[in-house]
Amino acid sequence: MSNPAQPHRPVHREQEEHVPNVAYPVHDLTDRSTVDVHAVVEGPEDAPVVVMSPSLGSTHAMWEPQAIALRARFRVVRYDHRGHGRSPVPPGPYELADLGADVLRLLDRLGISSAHFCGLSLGGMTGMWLAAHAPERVRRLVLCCTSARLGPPRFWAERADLVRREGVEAVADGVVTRWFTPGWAQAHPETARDMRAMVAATPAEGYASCCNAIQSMDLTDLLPRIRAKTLVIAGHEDPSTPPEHGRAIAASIPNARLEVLSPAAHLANVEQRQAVTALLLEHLLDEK
Ligand SMILES: O=C(O)CC1=CCC(=O)O1
Repeated sequence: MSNPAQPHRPVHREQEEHVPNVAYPVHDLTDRSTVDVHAVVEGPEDAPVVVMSPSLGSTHAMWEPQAIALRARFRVVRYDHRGHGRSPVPPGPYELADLGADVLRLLDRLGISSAHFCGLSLGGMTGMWLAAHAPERVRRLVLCCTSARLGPPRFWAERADLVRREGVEAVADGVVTRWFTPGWAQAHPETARDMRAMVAATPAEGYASCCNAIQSMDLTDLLPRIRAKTLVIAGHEDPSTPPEHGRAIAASIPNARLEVLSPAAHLANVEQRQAVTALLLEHLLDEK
């Protein structure tokens, strides 16, 4: 029976036949107020495109260890989420759909019809949303250290409130503690210090509004719709999105596999830079 509270949206017969029952509304992207996010584009103009999406509190720079290797063979597009780095900071709270619609606007702006998408944590959440809502724009998908539902929502509401009150500085030490295993952070104090500075430099309203996007996010029912061949990477020692989260994602996306790296905490692409780069190259180059 139709729900009078929901606007009517025509459903194509083909969608009805192939899309499993999903209780999640398909967003009308035209009702989203998108922004032009800051992006860095490198690599040969005619090469296949890889879009790289960062974590909460990071800029596009967090993908540098992989971009160095990928840009010889791919057109690499790295960007800053809204509210982060050099991207605009529209007033929040944001929803994950806002972050996904910003990427669609970026692809349109760059004239890219479809691309591989590689995201870590908040970037991975954005990737799952995109691959489910705009499957024709996503070729291969890589989801690093991420989650389809990262509760409890109250936790994210409290972090957002704290950051709005006291600034990102108030959470920066805790965030970086979860990004690296203690041994790695001790052995690489300069990198850990630089990453902390990157977190602390995030605009408070942007950081808090992205916490709100995670607070209201539940992608679990969407995962069976994803058609892109997917590589899920988890850090064995990740306290933020432990391997069970990656395992659940890989079990729900029809064409997905999981790799668990150790030792690695939340920013596995930094701590295990060579392993993550090798996995990305293998997954993206083997496009059959
Ligand atoms: O900051 C954290 O606790 C870890 C995290 C969750 C989403 C994200 O991007 O980072």
